[in-house]
Amino acid sequence: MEKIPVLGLGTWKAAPGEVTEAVKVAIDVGYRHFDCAYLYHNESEIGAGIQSKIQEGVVRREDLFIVSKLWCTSHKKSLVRPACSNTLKALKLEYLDLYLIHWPMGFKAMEDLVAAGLVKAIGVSNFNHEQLERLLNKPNLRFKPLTNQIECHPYLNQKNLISFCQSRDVSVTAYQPLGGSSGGVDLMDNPVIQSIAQKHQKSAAQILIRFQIQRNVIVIPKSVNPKRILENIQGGVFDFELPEEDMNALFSLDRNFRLTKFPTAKNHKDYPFHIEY
Ligand SMILES: NC(=O)C1=CN([C@@H]2O[C@H](COP(=O)(O)OP(=O)(O)OC[C@H]3O[C@@H](n4cnc5c(N)ncnc54)[C@H](OP(=O)(O)O)[C@@H]3O)[C@@H](O)[C@H]2O)C=CC1
Ligand SMILES: O=C1CO[C@H](CO)[C@@H](O)[C@@H]1O
Repeated sequence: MEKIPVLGLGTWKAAPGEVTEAVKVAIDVGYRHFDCAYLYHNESEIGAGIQSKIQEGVVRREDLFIVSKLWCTSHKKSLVRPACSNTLKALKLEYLDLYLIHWPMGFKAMEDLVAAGLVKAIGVSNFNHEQLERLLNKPNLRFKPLTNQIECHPYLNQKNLISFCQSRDVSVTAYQPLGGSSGGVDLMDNPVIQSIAQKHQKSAAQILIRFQIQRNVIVIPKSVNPKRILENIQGGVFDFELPEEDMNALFSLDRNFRLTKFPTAKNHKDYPFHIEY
């Protein structure tokens, strides 16, 4: 599967004891895209859920779009393939559909993974527009990044970075679309979002998901709760339209509020958040 399905299941903080079941429920209710990472320490349990649904015959491997991410300690060229192999082993897969550099730096060794058939596509995460531009302008670029996965929700709507990416034909994937989990922000209680939700008889989460889909942004809400896993894919996130006035009201909530700042890396030369976008 080459195109990234517009809605995926996030898995950060999905506890190893819960995530196998969550993945199984998600596949049953129609999720085909799963957002994973070495950093999340649950790839093995996610793999168990995927494997079980493949064995049951509910899905085939080629129906799924599995994403993982290379962590910062493995950027050195010689460490990239072992890191990818470890992730594949944990997920019990022969290939990934997409492998992202979790945070900026290094790309050449990622291209080799595509050539070796270990991953179908590569992409980036947390890249600012200058970093992405630099990458796209590399003279010998063999494989273009398929997506830039970035934090995105109404308090950080990323208008400029999204239009930059889309103008360069790089898709955007929105992480923390619901405002993140514990330690996140109570976006779903915002009165503007609540009133839009009430008007359309949707939940606040469905409004936040629809907001991204309507901007042609891929969205990966995380849940391990069966009711919420279903809520996030059904209830009209695909078949209703937010009118322009509601989209504008959601855009007006922007306050440049970033949840994921990775402060320990802020003095790194490639720290992405020192420029506006
Ligand atoms: N590339 C990167 O650097 C990053 C990538 N990510 C990716 O993005 C994904 C999504 O971001 P994440 O930080 O998880 O935050 P989200 O914005 O997806 O919010 C997840 C939280 O919302 C709750 N929730 C889910 N659905 C609903 C609902 N319908 N109603 C009410 N509450 C709900 C979840 O709880 P419950 O599970 O109990 O339902 C959880 O506490 C991550 O899981 C990860 O895969 C995240 C951060 C950084
Ligand atoms: O995906 C992620 C989950 O959270 C981590 C800790 O804040 C982030 O660094 C990372 O980008």
